[in-house]
Amino acid sequence: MASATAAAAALGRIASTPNLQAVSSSSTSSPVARLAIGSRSWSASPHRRLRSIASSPLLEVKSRFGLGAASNLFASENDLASAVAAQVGGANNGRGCRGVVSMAKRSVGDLKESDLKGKKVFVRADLNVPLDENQNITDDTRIRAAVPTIKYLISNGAKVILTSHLGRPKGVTPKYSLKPLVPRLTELLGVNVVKADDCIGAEVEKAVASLPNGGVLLLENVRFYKEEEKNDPEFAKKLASIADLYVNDAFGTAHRAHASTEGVTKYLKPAVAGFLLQKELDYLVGAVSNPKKPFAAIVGGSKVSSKIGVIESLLEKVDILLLGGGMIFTFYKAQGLKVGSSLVEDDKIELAKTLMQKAKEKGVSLLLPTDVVIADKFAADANSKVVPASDIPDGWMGLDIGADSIKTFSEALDTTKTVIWNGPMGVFEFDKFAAGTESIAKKLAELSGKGVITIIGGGDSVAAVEKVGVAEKMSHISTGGGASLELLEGKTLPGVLALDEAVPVTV
Ligand SMILES: Nc1ncnc2c1ncn2[C@@H]1O[C@H](COP(=O)(O)OP(=O)(O)O)[C@@H](O)[C@H]1O
Ligand SMILES: O=C(OP(=O)(O)O)[C@H](O)COP(=O)(O)O
Repeated sequence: MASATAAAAALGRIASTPNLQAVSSSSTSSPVARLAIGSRSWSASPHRRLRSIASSPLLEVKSRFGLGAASNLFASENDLASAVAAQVGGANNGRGCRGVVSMAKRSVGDLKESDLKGKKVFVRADLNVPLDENQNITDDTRIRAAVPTIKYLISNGAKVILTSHLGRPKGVTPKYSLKPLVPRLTELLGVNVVKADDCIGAEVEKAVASLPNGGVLLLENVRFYKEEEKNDPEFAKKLASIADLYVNDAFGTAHRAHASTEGVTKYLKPAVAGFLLQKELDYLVGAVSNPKKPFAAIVGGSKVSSKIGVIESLLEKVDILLLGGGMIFTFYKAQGLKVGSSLVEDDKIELAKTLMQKAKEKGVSLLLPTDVVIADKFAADANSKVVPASDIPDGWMGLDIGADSIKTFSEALDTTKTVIWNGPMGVFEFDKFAAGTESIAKKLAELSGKGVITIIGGGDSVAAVEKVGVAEKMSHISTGGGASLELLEGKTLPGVLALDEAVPVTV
C-alpha cells in the first residue's frame, strides 16, 4: 500500500528517474484492463508491433506483476516500469499475468540537462490548497506532490515559471492570491521562490528575464483572468510567450480545458507530462479500470454541479454508491422532501430523479443518508441538532450526515473490495460537522488494513483524511477529485490529451 510518505519518497525518486516508458518484454493473452481516456492518450501493446494509438480510443494495460509487488518505490527506470505494472496488477485482482505497459505521452523525464539548462519552463501545477481564514495552508499535499517535477527541472538548470489556480475567483480577489504558498514552496524546494503579482504582462516578463538557472518564479493565480477558464487563445499565447517549453503536472486540473492546461500547448513545444500527472494516471487507470468487486464510490463535497453528472457513469461501474455532503439535498428535494436552507442545485433535480431511477434499474445500491446534522447558520458556532432526512425545518441547513447514516454507510463499506471516495460527508472544517467525514475516513483506513483498495481524491477530501491522520493507510491519495472521477468515467482528460505523444517504444 502506498503511504503518503512513501508516495512522497516515490515521487522524489521518480524525479531522478529518466524515463517512464518501456515496462516488460513478454507477451500473452492475459487479463486486460481497459479504460477510454481519449484516442491519443495511452496505449499498451502485448506485441512487438506497436498498435496505432491514434486509431484506438482505448487504453489497454497488461501486467505480469502481482498486486503486492514493487509498490511505489522506484530505484531505477526498470524498477519504475515494473512498479507501474505492479500497480496495474491491482486491476487484475492480483492474479499473475504477463504483458506490457507503454506510456504514450512524453515525460519531463525524457528531457535531459541539454534540453533544460537555461530554458524557461512553464510548469502548470495544481497548488489549489485549502487555506484557513488567516491564510494558513491547512493541507499541503498538493504542494508536496508538485515538488519532484520542479526539483528535477531546477537540478537540470531550468528556469521554472510556476503557475496554478487557487479556488474559483471571479476576477482579482486578494484572498485567492498564491502569496501564502511562497514560504512552503521555498522550504520544500530549497530555493528562494520569487512571486510575481500577475501572471502575464511587463512585470512578469521582467521577473522572468532576471530568473537565474535553477530559479523558480511563482506567477499569480491564473484564474484572476476570466480568459483562463474560457481557454482564450490570446491569453494562452500571452502565458506561453514567457517560456520555451511546457510541463503539465496539474493532475487535479487535468479535466479542465483551460488556457494554462490546454491552450498553451498550442504555442509551447515540447509539451510534456510531469511526474505527478504520470503517477496519478498509472495508479488510477490500473486500479479503477478493472476493479476488485464489490466496488463502491462515495461522493460528497460541495461541487454538486461538477460531480452529479459523474454519478450517471458511476452507475455503470459501481455496485454501491454512497452520497453525502452538499450533494444529498438535491436528491432529497427530488424525492419531495423539505431541505430548509441546505445547499441545493435546483436545475439538477430532474437529473437526481433520473439517477435514482437508473440506480434501481441497474441494481446499484444508491444510499442516501437517513439522518443529518443540521445547523441554524453556516458557522463553527452554529446551533446544531440531528434530525431524520425527512425532517429538516425551514431556516436550518444540513451540514453533516448523522450517526445512523454513518452506521449504514460503514456496514455497506464492509462488503467492498475497492472504494473510491471524493468529497467530504459534511463541513468537516467545523468540528461540530466533522463526525461523518472523520468516521468514513477511519472506516476506509480500517478496510485498507484488511486489503480493500482505497482511493481518496480531491483537495478537501485529502485534507480531511490528513486531518484524521489516516492518509498513510490509504492505498492511493489522489490530488484530483473531479479529475479522478472523470478518469473513472472513461472521459478524456484534456490536460493529458494536449501533451506531446511519447516516441513509441517497441517492446
Ligand atoms: N452539507 C454541506 N453543505 C455545504 N458544504 C459542504 C457540505 N458538505 C461538505 N461541504 C463542503 O464541501 C467542501 C469540499 O467539496 P469539494 O471541493 O467538492 O471536495 P474535494 O475538494 O474533496 O473534491 C468542503 O469545504 C466542505 O465544507
Ligand atoms: O480542487 C480541484 O478539484 P477537486 O475539488 O475536484 O479535487 C482542482 O484544483 C480543480 O478545481 P476546479 O474544480 O475549481 O476546476
